[in-house]
Amino acid sequence: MEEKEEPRGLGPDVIRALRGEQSRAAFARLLGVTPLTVYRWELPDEAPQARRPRGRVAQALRNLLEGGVTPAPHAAPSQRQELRPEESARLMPCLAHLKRAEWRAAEEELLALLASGILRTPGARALMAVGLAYLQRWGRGDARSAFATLLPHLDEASSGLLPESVELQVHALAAHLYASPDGKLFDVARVDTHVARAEALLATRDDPEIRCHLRIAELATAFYLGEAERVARCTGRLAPLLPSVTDPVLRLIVEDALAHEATIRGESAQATRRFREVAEGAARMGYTYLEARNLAFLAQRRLEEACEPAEALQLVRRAREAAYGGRMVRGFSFIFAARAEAEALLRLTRFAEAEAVLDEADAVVVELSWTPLHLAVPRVLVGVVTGRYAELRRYAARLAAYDGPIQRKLTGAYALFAEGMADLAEGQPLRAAERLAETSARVAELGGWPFLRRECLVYETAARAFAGQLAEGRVLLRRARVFLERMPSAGHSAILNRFEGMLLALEGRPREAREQMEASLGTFRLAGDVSMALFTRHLLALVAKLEGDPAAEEMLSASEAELRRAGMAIPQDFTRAVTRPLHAATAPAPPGPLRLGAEALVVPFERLSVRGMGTSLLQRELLGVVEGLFPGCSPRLEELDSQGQATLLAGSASVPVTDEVEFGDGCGRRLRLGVVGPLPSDGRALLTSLSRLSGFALEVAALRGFAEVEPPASNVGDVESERDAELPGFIAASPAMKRLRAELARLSSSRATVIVTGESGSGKELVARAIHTLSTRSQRPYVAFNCAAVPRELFEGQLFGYRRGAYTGATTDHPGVIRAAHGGTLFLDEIGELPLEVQPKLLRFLENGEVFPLGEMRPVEVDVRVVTATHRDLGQLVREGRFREDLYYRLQVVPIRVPPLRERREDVVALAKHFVRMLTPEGQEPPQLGPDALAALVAHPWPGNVRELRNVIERSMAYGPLPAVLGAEQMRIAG
Ligand SMILES: Nc1ncnc2c1ncn2[C@@H]1O[C@H](COP(=O)(O)OP(=O)(O)OP(=O)(O)O)[C@@H](O)[C@H]1O
Repeated sequence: MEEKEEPRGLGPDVIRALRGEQSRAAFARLLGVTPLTVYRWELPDEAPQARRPRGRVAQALRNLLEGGVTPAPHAAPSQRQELRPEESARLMPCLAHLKRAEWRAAEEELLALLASGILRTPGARALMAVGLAYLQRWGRGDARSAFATLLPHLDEASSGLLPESVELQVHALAAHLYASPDGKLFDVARVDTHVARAEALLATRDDPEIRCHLRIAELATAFYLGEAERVARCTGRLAPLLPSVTDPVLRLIVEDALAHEATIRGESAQATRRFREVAEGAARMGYTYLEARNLAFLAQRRLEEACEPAEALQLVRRAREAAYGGRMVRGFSFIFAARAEAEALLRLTRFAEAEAVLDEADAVVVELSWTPLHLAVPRVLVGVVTGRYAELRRYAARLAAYDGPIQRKLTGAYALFAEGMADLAEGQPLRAAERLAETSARVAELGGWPFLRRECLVYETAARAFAGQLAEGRVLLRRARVFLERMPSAGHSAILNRFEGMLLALEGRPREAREQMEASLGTFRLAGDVSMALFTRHLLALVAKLEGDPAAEEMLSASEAELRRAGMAIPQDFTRAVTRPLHAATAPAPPGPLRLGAEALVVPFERLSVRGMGTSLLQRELLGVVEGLFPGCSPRLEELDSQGQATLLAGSASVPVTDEVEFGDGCGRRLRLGVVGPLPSDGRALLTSLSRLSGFALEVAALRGFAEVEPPASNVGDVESERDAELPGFIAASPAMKRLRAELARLSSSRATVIVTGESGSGKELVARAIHTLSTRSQRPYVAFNCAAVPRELFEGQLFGYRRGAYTGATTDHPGVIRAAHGGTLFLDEIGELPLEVQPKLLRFLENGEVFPLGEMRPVEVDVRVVTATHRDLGQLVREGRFREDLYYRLQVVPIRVPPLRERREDVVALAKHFVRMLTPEGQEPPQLGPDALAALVAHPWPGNVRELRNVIERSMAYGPLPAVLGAEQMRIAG
């Protein structure tokens, strides 16, 4: 870090002068060095232990020197001009908005203050600028505007004329801005300088929040330098400050920084949880910048946990909506959202779209003079998967040419990785292995950037296998597995299973090879990763060929055709590297119960023990495994409550089971795995083993926090009654409905498209209306349109409107329901019935906010928030080709599921009482519900949901004069 040479004005006297009255320890802390280092700087040249500062520290010292900053306050207190009382009185309330993420209010009030001419002292003006710049940086992610706002005050801060408290704020913000994700601003030496100046002032006053800002700036610097160890050091200094921070915005900013650090440390599960918590916390506060950022990071994390691509796309969509709503500039989180989106599209084999997304993000990268490394992995994968190797090489060259200040060395390592991947794809496995090994070594030198290290370990395993270096391949495989134990990722584990399959095949163990690859294929299929599943199937066909399977050629040509159809490259034939002859083909395993022995459990057990899977993925995996083991049987998984009541989690509940086993998930949940259909003799024993293993896997998933994206838990206690008043007639007694109602309230200021799903009669229309009532559009129209009720041929006109004479029978102009809802909310019920030919038009409207009425030449702009509902499985309609996939994703921005009434029995009595009250004629006393009636109501399964309940109550009150008590007899609930 420091050497004897290069004194350049930083000799012992200068250091001692700069240190002034401070202790060596305090001065060392300022500069991030040890007190011993400071002591050595102060030794005369001839002392053997003497050292001179160099590099970053020398630069920081020089900046201190040039800025005239001495550790003691540089202006006498008398020179500093304090704020006038009226200035403070006007400024403080504006600045308080910033702590609550009330950016618009803060902006308006600060600008009004500026225009009023009240602020006359330099301190007041500087503080106003700090406020504005803060909201630009932390409210909108716009570091450049923030910098322009703050710049005129930086010199004033150095001159020592501003009040100390204001000067501190200027330095803290300046440190942040120089630590911005923007290559034009990023400047480590300046960050250090401003941190040092602020620290000098903090020597005589305590301000935990400023201290916290300084630590965040340092952490960001470490991150953008790409130095993992420095990140860890800075986090160690930031985390202890969190308890003393009361400012809610700052708390979230710290949490966001800590979540990042958790990912870098490889604590991926913790990071997932943190990103989700920050996104939820930000959403609750209306802090869209952090909400958008964390949703984008969450999408990335969930992809690593092998979530379905649809889930990641939906998170990205939500991130974009939040960013749009918060008027954020495109920056770092835009790039991350794009990366997650591209990876999800890649898994769906939508390569052209993935590339378009990456191109757009790349444009932002260029605009920000930012490192392209964050887009490198999806870029490389697109190149490899689609076989466009020349482009891949050009991309590698672009990475290598990057010479900006941000993560420069790391970007160089990524360039090498890209070259290695191109070698691998082009059939030069030896060179690939060497390059990937060299990348690993460089990464280690840089402090071990874990993401790149993981890619290197996984793909070098493949390269060694392709090169026929089986022993080296095994070593790599072991190292990669150890790494994944620490930094779990279901996607990487599945890829590694595939590569292990290759190694096994080459080692002459084809059956085990097949099992590994089938396990890998199972994970990819389940996770909806179509492109990796296609690749894996091809490799399985190659293994079959190696085994001499007569059907292998047919399998190979089928998989090649599929790969071509998807626009993918045909993977290299790794079996060419076979070093010794294989035994004759193993006879195909006999079908039926005989196969069910220990051997048959290898693949299922592999599939259930993939590291990093989330709860619902595991549940589905369990059912997939059971289906595979017992052909012709259909499995189901249920959750049992303390009364033994079952709720279906997956599978079908219609028929009684043939056999079932119960098991726990180690975290308080009881589950039941049942099978319908003929079981082999040892079927029950197998079900028991599978369920036990799943129990452990679910426990790990729960403990590690691989949770799905669930609606935030409600914590709404005292605001409940307020909500009741806001939504009269909306009954929510169960925790599920309370949570749902709280979620609706959070959507109030958003324009995001909402899709409400749930069984018929569960209350979807009521939810749609509630979204409107709670929204800022409640004074504008609410228009409901039932897509199932309009004849096909009139559909388009009804929806988009028409001009008189546009078609026969159009005798007058018709605005269409979309325009009728202008400024308000349009509810499209039964959206699954939307005719296919109208779907592209609706999509265009959702994307652009424009409609083309029939017979109109120009589009009409409309501002409408769309809420849709369906009781059908739209995903299934997409698979059947009856619903467009793009529209499907566009509608899934905010999905809301209304649970069926049988899942929220706490609502039954509350709803029944509500309907009794509602249906009692005015002026009469509503009847009571007798105990037998209540028992009957609670016991009924309510297949027709709330509508059925309402009908039952209505019927019971329809005959004759109202009794004082309604009994079970009057209810006549259908059995
Ligand atoms: N939480 C609730 N509080 C009060 N009334 C409710 C609630 N949920 C549903 N209802 C009532 O139940 C009936 C059915 O609800 P709604 O029409 O919203 O169901 P839906 O899910 O849209 O049905 P469909 O799929 O058949 O269109 C309505 O009369 C509605 O007012």
